[in-house]
Amino acid sequence: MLGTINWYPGHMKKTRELIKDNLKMVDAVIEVIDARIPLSSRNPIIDEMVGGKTRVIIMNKSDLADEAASEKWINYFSKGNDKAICVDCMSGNGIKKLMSVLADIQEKRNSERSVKRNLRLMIVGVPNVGKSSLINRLTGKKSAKTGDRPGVTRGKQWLTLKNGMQLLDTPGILWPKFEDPKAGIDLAFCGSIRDEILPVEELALELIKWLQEKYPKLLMERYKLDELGETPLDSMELIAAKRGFIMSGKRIDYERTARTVLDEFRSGKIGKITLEVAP
Ligand SMILES: Nc1nc2c(ncn2[C@@H]2O[C@H](COP(=O)(O)OP(=O)(O)OP(=O)(O)O)[C@@H](O)[C@H]2O)c(=O)[nH]1
Repeated sequence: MLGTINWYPGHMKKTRELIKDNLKMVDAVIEVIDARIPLSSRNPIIDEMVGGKTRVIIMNKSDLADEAASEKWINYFSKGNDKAICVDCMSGNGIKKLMSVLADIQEKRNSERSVKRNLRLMIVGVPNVGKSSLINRLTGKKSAKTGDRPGVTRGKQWLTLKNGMQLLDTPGILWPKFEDPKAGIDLAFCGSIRDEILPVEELALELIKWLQEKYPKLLMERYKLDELGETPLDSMELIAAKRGFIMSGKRIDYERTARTVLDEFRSGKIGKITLEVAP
C-alpha cells in the first residue's frame, strides 16, 4: 500500500536511476496500471523513463472495471510501439493474450538482430496495481515478494517465465501522481492509498456523489433503493437505513456506512465501474 513507502525526493531520484539502469538490460517494459483508474494509477514520468522501449500496458483488475470503458482505454493506449491489454490476475484472464503479445515482440526483435535469444522484461507500476500478482501469473509460481522497497540495490536476478522469457525478479515500484489531488482521491477510492489521508466519511460521500451521477442504477440496485437522495448525504442515509446501520437514539452510523460503501466498491460488489473516461 502507498502508505508503506516513504517517497521523498532523494528516494524518487534513486528509484528513477535504478529503473533506468534496469531498463538498459531489458527489451521491453510491462507497465501495470489499474483498469478502473488508468491515468490516476500511472506514474507521472513513466513515459519519459521508458523512452523508446517497447511497452506493454497491463490494465490489471479488469474484472472490477467497466468493460466498455476498458475497450476505449485499450484503443487510447495502443499507439506506436505501445500495446495495451486487459488482465485479471485473480482469474488469469488476459494472460494468454499477454503471452502472445510478448511472443510477437520477441519475434520482431529476433528478426532484426543476428543474435537470437529469449525476450528480457521488467515490470513497473505504482503500489498496489498488482505487479507481484502478475509476476506470479507469468512464472506460475508464488515467487514474487510483495512490499519490496524501491531504491534498494542488489544483484540482478532473473525469473524464467513459462515460455522461456526472462523477467527481472523485482518489480519497479514507482510513485503515484502526488501533485494531482484527483489522482489521490481515485487511488483512495480504489484502496491504494491509506484511508487516513481523507476522512473515510468524506471519501465515501465523494464516491456516492460520483456513482450517483455516473452509475445511479448500480448504486440503487446494490442498496435496494427505490430512488436516490437529493444529495449524496441523503443517499448515504438511505443506504444506512436499508442496511440497518443505526445506533442507539436513532443516530445514523455514518462511519460504518462509509466503510461499507468503500469496501463494496473496492471488491466490485457495486458493479464493474471505471472512474476515468478515456480522452
Ligand atoms: N480484483 C482483482 N484484484 C487483484 C488483481 N491483481 C491483484 N489484485 C489484488 O490487488 C492487491 C495488490 O496486489 P499486488 O500483486 O500485491 O500488487 P503490487 O503492485 O505488487 O503491490 P506493491 O507491492 O504495493 O507494489 C492484492 O490484494 C491482490 O490480491 C486483479 O486482477 N483483480
